[in-house]
Formats: sequence, structure tokens, C-alpha cells
Amino acid sequence: MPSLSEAFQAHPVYLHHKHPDFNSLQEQLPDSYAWTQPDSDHHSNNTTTSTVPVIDFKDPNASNLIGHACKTWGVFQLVNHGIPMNLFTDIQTACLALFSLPLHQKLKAARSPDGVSGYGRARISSFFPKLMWSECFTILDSPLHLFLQLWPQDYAKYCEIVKEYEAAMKKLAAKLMCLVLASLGISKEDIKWAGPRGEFNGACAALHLNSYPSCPDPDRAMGLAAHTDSTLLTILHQNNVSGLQVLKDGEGWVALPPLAGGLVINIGDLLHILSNGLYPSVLHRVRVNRSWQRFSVAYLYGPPTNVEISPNEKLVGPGRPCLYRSVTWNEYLGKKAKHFNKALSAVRVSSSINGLFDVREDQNNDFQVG
Ligand SMILES: C=C1C[C@]23C[C@@]1(O)CC[C@H]2[C@@]12CCC[C@@](C)(C(=O)O1)[C@H]2[C@@H]3C(=O)O
Ligand SMILES: O=C(O)CCC(=O)C(=O)O
Ligand SMILES: [Fe+2]
Repeated sequence: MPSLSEAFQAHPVYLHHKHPDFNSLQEQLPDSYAWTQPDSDHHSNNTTTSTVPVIDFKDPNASNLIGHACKTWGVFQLVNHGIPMNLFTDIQTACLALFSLPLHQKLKAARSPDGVSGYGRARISSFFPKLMWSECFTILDSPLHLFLQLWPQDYAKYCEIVKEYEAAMKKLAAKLMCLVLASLGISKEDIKWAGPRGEFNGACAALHLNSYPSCPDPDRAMGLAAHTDSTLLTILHQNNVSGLQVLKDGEGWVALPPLAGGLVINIGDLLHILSNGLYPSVLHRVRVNRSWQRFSVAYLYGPPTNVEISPNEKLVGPGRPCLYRSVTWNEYLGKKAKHFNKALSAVRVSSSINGLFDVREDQNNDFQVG
């Protein structure tokens, strides 16, 4: 089976700017980080009243509630999910330890232009003329070789934390998949790689650690620009600092404040495709603030890299044409690396026939550079 890391070999991302040392940028926002915000965006932040659904995983009606949230928002917060609190404390401790290392040490584990794993900027940086106020660290498979560079003495402790965290996320993601699919009327028997008990054992995943340092001019800076994830679903843990926002049709950007012990679950592009557009992947972004450093840990969950994902036949019929052609995650990551937020449209089959376009094509660049 090809590995996820092969997806970027054909689309290397060269980021020409030097890696920043955010500690030395605390006086004034450099022009290369200054984004400007259109007036309409200020308004949408202030007037919105609705909130992202919070779902109790132990609720007997959880599958229906999840289905409704996926359809109307593409995102929800999950509580009572059974993940022990100490796993969150440990992974957040690992984030703090990692991002607090001196820059020259972090760069020993720098991500290569055609690679997936390691330290650097978000890959999407290459699509924007301005820089984002964040740094990230991506882990695919074992972090051992990277952590050996970062912590020659302490690497084992951090490897153990990552291993435990990933194992817990893998189990939770499989349970979520079963409920999400059930809410669409799809059973685990309909998905070959689900396995007999819905363990989704062959699933592929990446762990993405994000750090958003405090920022001298947060209104003009952008932590992470608006994007959708290419995943089936993403499970995100945020520390106690706000910043994450999702775009809601007709309402604008809605904040997703951290809930102690809660997890944010968002629909990615592959589930958007599998559900034939019924469960839309959600555009999200991260704003920064003047006082607090924010950390988040995203578990990016997808199918085995060689599995073709296409609209499920139960969701295709006379009134609902098949909207997307089938793609593997690897192939889709290649599309994302090339077309960014237009990747869904790039695999859409009937857009040119019906004159339909994926909504997010127009929603991509609400922040302009100034
Ligand atoms: C598996 C992956 C999904 C991702 C690219 C990656 O190889 C690892 C990082 C992921 C991430 C996180 C931030 C947003 C995003 C669009 C990006 O640039 O890197 C996603 C990618 C994705 O979901 O397409
Ligand atoms: O930091 C966050 O809250 C969001 C991170 C994110 O969107 C990602 O890693 O894909
Ligand atoms: Fe994301």
C-alpha cells in the first residue's frame, strides 16, 4: 500500500521565508504577517448568535444528533467521549515542550519540501502571500526518528505519549465513523475496509500539533487561514485558549470556544465525497490573541491510502446524481496540494453539466492581504 508521504512527492512545497522565531517578533507585527480584514468580516463575528452543537457521546440519540450536526454545520463538539483527561494533559505538555525548544533545535526535525512529517509551517502557507502566525509539527507513523533529534535524552517519554494518544484517537474515530455512517443509512457492511466489528483497522492518520504564539497585533494577523481538511473526519483537542472559528452558511464566522475535556469533530472532504455532499466539509480558520499561546492537536483521520472513496450508492439516485468521482486519499492530497480549496471541485463530476460549484470556492479568501 502506498504511504501518505508519497502524496506530496509530486507536489513539493518550498516555503521561501525563513522559519520564524516568534519570541523575537513580539514588538511589532512584521509586514510579511499583516493581513487585513474586510469590514463585513468584523460584522459577522459580532452579530452571530448560533453556536456549534455540543453532543454527549453517551446520549442514546447520539447518532441522530451527530447526523443533524454534520448536515447543518459539518462540525460539532463532543463531550463524554471516554478519553481520559490525563491523555490531553500529556499531549498538551508535549506540545509545550516541543514548541518551547530553541528554533535551531526544532529545525533539526524540519519537514522536507516533499515530505509530510516534521516541524514547519502549515503546508497551506504556500497559497498565501502573507505568513501565518503559527508553527506546526506533523507526525505520520512513528515519531521516533524526529523525537530523537529533538530530545536525544527524553525522546522515549514523548514517543509513548504520542503512541497512547494516537491509539485512543483511532478507537474513537472508528466509533464516530460507525455513528456518522449509521446516520446516513450506511452500515459497516457497506464499507469493505470497516472490518466485521467496525474497527476500521486499516485507517490512515496523521497527528498535527499546532502552536499559535501570542501576537503583538492580533487583529491584523492570521493563525491558520481558512481551509477544509482533506480527511474523512478530524478530531481536534484545543487547550483553554480560544481562536478556532468555522464558517456557517448565512452567518459568517462562528467561534468554537474550548470546552474542558471536549473534542471538536469536523467533517473533511473525503466524507463530503462519500456522503455525496450531504455532510459538507467545514471551512475553518484560527485567529490569534495578544496574551496567550494557543496549542491544538488535530488527529487527521482517513481511509487506507489505496482505498477508493466515492459517493455511497445508497446516497445516489434519480433525484440525487453522483456528484464526485472516486479518489484515493493519496490522490486527493495531491489535488489539495495543487488546487487547495478548489480540490473538491476538481473531483466533482456534474459541476460543468449543472452549472453547480462547490460553495467554498468563493469563500476561500475572505481575508485579504494589506
Ligand atoms: C494527512 C494530512 C492532512 C493535511 C496534510 C497532511 O499530510 C498532514 C497535515 C494536514 C494539514 C493540517 C493543516 C491543514 C491542512 C490543509 C494542511 O495544510 O496540513 C491539512 C492537510 C489536509 O487535510 O489536506
Ligand atoms: O488549531 C486549530 O484549532 C485548528 C487546526 C487545524 O485546522 C488543523 O490542524 O487542520
Ligand atoms: Fe484543519
